[in-house]
Amino acid sequence: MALRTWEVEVFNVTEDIVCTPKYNKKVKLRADYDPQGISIKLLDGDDSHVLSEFPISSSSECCRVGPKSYIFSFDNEALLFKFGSIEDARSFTIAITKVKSGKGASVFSVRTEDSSATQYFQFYGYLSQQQNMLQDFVRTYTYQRAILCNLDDFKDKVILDVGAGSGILSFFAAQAGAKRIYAVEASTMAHFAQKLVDANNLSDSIKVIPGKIEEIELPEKVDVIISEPMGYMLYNERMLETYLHAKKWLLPGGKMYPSRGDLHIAPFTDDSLYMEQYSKANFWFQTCFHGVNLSAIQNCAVKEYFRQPIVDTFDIRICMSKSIRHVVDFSEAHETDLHTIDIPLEFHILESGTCHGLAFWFDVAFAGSQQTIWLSTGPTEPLTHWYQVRCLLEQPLLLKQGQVLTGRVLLVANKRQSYDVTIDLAVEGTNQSSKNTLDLKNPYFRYTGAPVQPPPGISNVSPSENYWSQLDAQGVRNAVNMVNGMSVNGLGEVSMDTTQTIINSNMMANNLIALVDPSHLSEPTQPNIHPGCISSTGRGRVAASPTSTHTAQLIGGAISPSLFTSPNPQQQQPLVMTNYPVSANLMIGDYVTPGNGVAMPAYRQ
Ligand SMILES: C[S@@+](CC[C@H](N)C(=O)[O-])C[C@H]1O[C@@H](n2cnc3c(N)ncnc32)[C@H](O)[C@@H]1O
Repeated sequence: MALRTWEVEVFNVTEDIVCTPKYNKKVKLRADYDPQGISIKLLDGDDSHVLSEFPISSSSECCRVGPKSYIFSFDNEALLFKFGSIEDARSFTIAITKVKSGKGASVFSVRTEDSSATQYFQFYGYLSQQQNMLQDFVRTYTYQRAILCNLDDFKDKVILDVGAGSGILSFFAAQAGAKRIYAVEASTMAHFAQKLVDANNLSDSIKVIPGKIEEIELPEKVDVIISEPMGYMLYNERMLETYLHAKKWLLPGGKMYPSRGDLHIAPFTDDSLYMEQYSKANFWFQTCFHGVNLSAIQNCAVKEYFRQPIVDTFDIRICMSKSIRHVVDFSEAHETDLHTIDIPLEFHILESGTCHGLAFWFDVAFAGSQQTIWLSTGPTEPLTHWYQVRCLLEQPLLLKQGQVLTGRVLLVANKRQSYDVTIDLAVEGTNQSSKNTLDLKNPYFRYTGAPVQPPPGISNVSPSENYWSQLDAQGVRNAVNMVNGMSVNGLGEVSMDTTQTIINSNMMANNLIALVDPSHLSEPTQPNIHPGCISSTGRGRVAASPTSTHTAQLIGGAISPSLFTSPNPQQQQPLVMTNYPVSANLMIGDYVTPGNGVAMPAYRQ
């Protein structure tokens, strides 16, 4: 995975320009890809021991000295490397000059601030963050299904996995019989992906390439590009541009997995969300906070809270009209199409009420040769780690059934790998309008695991009467008999809440692989789970506390059924925590502290 290795003598250079040997022997100098530039390692002759390591970026102080040497100045020392030949010194100089001058400036580095890229790839360098995505069962299983249900697209084909992370999609492509897979990953996760490839004996078919798609070279063009580049509201992270950029490596007629992305937008009503955001800013209304009058900036606080998109889930019935769909065809679109996205809106209002803003979710499709498979993050579907996103209006709009709400959503890409989102709405035939610009990089993560509430005022029958009649009907069902240890109700139905087998995620995944290779058929000894007791969507009958274990497991939709129970309570698997619990007040674009204490923004929860 090293870019290149040279043999050098290393000298310390004093202030008086006196050179003294640092190691008294020749050592190896190895240059590796690093998300910020190049990482230099000095190694003992047999490569087993790292003597010293330092990163080289565009701000490093260094230059060539004479035909065979190169000098680096650090805060506390200056090091001179003497190469064995002029040719070696020249090739090293070329590699360093590329980083220094930004000559290697790629589409990615031009559109991204250094600080944003550093934080971003640090985030994805954590195994815990990759685990979070892998454990989103809806996401991971749907990708596996999309690939294994379309064997014709993968068997004996050359594949490019864009942003491979742990390499999971490359492994799925290998399961589908791909001939060769290039797994390109820009974060340090590439090292772990390589370890997994080696340990799974797939190094002949999966080639891990550390680096950014915009900067690496491939030895050949590919038949299919696979990737999971979707962020919050589909576009956050600007990784879709990387995905589209990768098409420079796609053979004519090649396939994109996923092939299209649909952003859905609908006006919504939610008084409690609106009041919640507004009241937070009321803190600044205080005129005597420890003797200080804060009220001069209360309106700035309101603006700040309303600039935050809300990430959580909701009952679809808060939507006041059908959603509008904005489609991106990944086979046709160019990366520059995503720099400014202007979506015209026209909603026909189905229910009178107060419109507090626009709700967003997305679906992607894998249009394979054999089957089209959809992955949805919609509010009517099982929850995923993308949740849904809502953008509030500071000035809500009063809408009547039958009115037409028009306007636009304008997404303008920024150098922080995100978008400034402007929502602009007007009620046709009135002088009511409202506009707000939000910062998608700094959303407010509001999901607690609590079940979603239907909006008030939607009952057309007496809810109390309804409840008792349901209970009466239940009475028939609850005339319980026990048959062979299983409860059978008065209607002869077998209860799902027993310890009978149901489904297990690994079993499902293995049975999918067995389509290709029957030796993977799951043994009946797999641990079982109860689909009946806990909703795998995070919306079920779960305690609302964000610190409760169940909730912690469910948040994120991450929601691998195998985390749940095994048939024998004595042998229950330990409850594996995902990255949660999260505080209800956690801001994801801001800073969270992963287990190791490093503060960084969270791109996905
Ligand atoms: C959402 S994760 C998906 C990881 C993996 N494919 C999966 O499905 O679990 C996106 C990955 O793409 C990588 N990535 C983002 N931009 C990239 C770029 N320009 N070049 C290469 N990798 C990139 C990130 O470091 C991250 O590991």
